[in-house]
Amino acid sequence: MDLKLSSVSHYYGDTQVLRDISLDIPSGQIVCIVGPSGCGKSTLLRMLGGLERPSEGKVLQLGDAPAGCLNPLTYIFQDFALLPWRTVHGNVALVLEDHGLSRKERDAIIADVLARTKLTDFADALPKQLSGGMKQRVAIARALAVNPAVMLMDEPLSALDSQTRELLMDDLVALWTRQPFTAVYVTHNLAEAVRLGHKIVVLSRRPGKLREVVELDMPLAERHHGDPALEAQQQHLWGLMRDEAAAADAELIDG
Ligand SMILES: Nc1ncnc2c1ncn2[C@@H]1O[C@H](COP(=O)(O)OP(=O)(O)OP(=O)(O)O)[C@@H](O)[C@H]1O
Repeated sequence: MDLKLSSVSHYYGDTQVLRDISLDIPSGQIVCIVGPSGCGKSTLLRMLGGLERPSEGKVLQLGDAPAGCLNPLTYIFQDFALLPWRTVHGNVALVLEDHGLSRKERDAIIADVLARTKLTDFADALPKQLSGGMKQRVAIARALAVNPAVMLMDEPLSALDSQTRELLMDDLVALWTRQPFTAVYVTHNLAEAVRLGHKIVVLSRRPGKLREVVELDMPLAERHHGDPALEAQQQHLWGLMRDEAAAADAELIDG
């Protein structure tokens, strides 16, 4: 299933937050969205997920969800959103309830996603026993369990320290390389965008408009921290964003 935004604009009251955004999210790709604070990145993600309707324009879902998909659009948040009283296994099991699956089918899915996220040995642990990076791996396992058409990721690594972020980026690349998934990935972090994005969408400051869409051809598995080609892309992105980010920052302070 592909997602498509067609001339999307959005207002909150009199304030326009998004202006005339048209964008394709092709199946099997990770599309990163970057832009200064308050430019409407999370709003755009909520529209893709159907949580909000745009004031103008359309959000289209084209084609069928993958076989065995229990929930076509699944979120992953910065704060993990795990239930503290449920184990790792129990947190993943939650999203498989009410789908008419047998216990055997449920357990097979849970075993698969825990193996893919390297959590098999932690199935019985509670969230409070886990590091931040492991908690986010549980959230990723939970998202994968429903075999979504598109994962909507809102700053998924920004609550983590830089080493953990690096490790989780490696994990996401390994997961995608073994079995490509489709994701829209909102981030402030340009290093994450150039490591994970097949396409990087740069928004201007509010009202967010499409500033540029950068396509990166280098296979994800070949992208490494400090790679000169990626650093150059990151510089290019920063060049696009610097003035906008400074202006957005000044606006927040004034406002
Ligand atoms: N439900 C709402 N009602 C009114 N205004 C809102 C609502 N949600 C967001 N906004 C405003 O819309 C603008 C865009 O918000 P949004 O969270 O989408 O931006 P963002 O780019 O994700 O921001 P950040 O980078 O700071 O997370 C901001 O000015 C925000 O205050």
